[in-house]
Amino acid sequence: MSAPAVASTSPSTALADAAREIVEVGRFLSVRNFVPATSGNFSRRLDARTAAVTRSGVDKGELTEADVWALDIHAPPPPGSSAETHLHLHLYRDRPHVQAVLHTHSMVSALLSNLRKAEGELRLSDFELLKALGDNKTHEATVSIPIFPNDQDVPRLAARASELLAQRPECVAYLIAGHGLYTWGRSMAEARRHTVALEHLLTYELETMKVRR
Ligand SMILES: CSCCC(=O)C(=O)COP(=O)(O)O
Ligand SMILES: [Zn+2]
Repeated sequence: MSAPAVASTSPSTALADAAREIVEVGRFLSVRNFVPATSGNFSRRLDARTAAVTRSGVDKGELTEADVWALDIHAPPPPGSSAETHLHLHLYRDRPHVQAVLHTHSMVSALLSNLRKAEGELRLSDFELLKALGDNKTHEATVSIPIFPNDQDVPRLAARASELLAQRPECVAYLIAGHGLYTWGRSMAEARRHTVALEHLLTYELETMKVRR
C-alpha cells in the first residue's frame, strides 16, 4: 500500500509551527506598544497535554523560535520559562477548546485595571466592537472582564483565576490590576482579535471616564 498523501503532524513540526505563530504575534503586539520592555508572554496549545510557552525575560517583539518551549500542562514549569507560565497552563487544563493565550501590558490595561480594581470587574456595553469578543452578536450585550489584584505569588493568582473562571465559561479575558491583560481564543487569530478589540474597548472606557470627570 502506498504512503498517505498527507503525513500526520509530528510533535517537532507542531512546536515549530507554534513557535512561528508566537514570534509573529510578538512582533505584531510589540509594534503596537502592547508589550513594553520585556513584558508580556504568549502560548499556543500543541496537543491535549502540551503547550508552547515563551521563555522569561526577553523582549517579546524580538523573540526567536528558540525562545518558545514545549511544556507539559500538568507539570511544574521549568526554570527559565515565563514567570507567568501558571497563568497559561491552567487555561489549557481548564478549557480544552483554548488554543492560544496572549498576555499584554499596554498603558490602558495597566491604568484602567488599577482605577477600577475595587469593583473587581470592568463592565463593557454599548460598543459595536463587543462583537469581536467570543460569540457576541450585538452591541447591546454587557461583557464583564474580571479584575484580579496583582500578586507576585503567580501560582496563587492562577488558582484564583481558575476558580472564578469556572463560574464564567463565556469569559474570554481578565485584567490584573496595574499589570495587564490576559486573553485567549480557539485559535491564535481569535486570541489576537480579542487582544486588539479589548485594547480599543479599554481605551473607549478610559476616555469616557476622563470626559465624565
Ligand atoms: C518586566 S515585566 C514583569 C514580568 C511580567 O509581568 C511579564 O509579563 C513578563 O514576564 P516573563 O517572565 O514572561 O518575561
Ligand atoms: Zn505580566
